Amino acid sequence: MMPALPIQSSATTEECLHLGRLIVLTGPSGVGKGTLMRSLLERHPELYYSVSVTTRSPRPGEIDGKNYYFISRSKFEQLVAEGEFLEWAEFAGNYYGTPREAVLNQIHSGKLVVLEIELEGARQIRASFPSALSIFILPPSFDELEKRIRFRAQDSEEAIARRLLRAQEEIQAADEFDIQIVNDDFETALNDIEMVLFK
Ligand SMILES: Nc1ncnc2c1ncn2[C@@H]1O[C@H](COP(=O)(O)OP(=O)(O)OP(=O)(O)O)[C@@H](O)[C@H]1O
Ligand SMILES: Nc1nc2c(ncn2[C@@H]2O[C@H](COP(=O)(O)O)[C@@H](O)[C@H]2O)c(=O)[nH]1
Repeated sequence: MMPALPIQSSATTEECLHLGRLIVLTGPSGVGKGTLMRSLLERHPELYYSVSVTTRSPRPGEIDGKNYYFISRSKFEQLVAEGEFLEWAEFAGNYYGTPREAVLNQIHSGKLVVLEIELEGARQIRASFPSALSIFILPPSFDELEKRIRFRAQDSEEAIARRLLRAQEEIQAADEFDIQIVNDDFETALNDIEMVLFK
């Protein structure tokens, strides 16, 4: 591993990436990104998972600082204005963003950093960090995606409709990303991701 160096003010964020590696996991809502991510972290605790900031209300069981940092819209807008996000987007009526400083510090110390984010944010990362590796997770079918969102039973009917509408657009963008993995059989998809990250 590279020695940990202080971040030089002259170093661009892209230059910092040479010390570590940035991985983007994206795909439509309900495809299983979060579930894959949790298993990946259990198997590989050396990975750094970036906890995002959101204006969405916590779901039952979600913990502030673990699943997300839950903040108000006005506070989020203030953080945007202050340049605190590496990327951010509005998704299904809420804001989501990746904290810049924490991620860059981890990359700089040589960690493999994984972001689990939606399409617009993933596009922003691809534009600002061309050396990031992007993985798009696809459902085996649209019907199965809908079943998974409903089975999760954590969104209102209106939120489910918004997410499914957005999912159609997101799936069409799969080819923009470096790797496409179908999450049909869970273990197979997890192994496929591991092959990409650790081969
Ligand atoms: N391979 C799979 N087969 C069947 N069900 C799965 C599979 N992978 C995940 N699921 C289930 O699908 C549901 C949605 O998964 P998850 O919440 O991880 O999706 P997500 O992509 O993170 O969604 P979001 O982007 O909205 O956070 C969960 O109930 C999860 O257990
Ligand atoms: N652009 C970003 N998207 C993010 C971030 N954190 C999560 N997400 C994505 O938002 C949707 C909805 O998430 P949910 O928890 O409300 O179901 C999903 O696709 C996440 O991957 C982020 O920091 N930036």
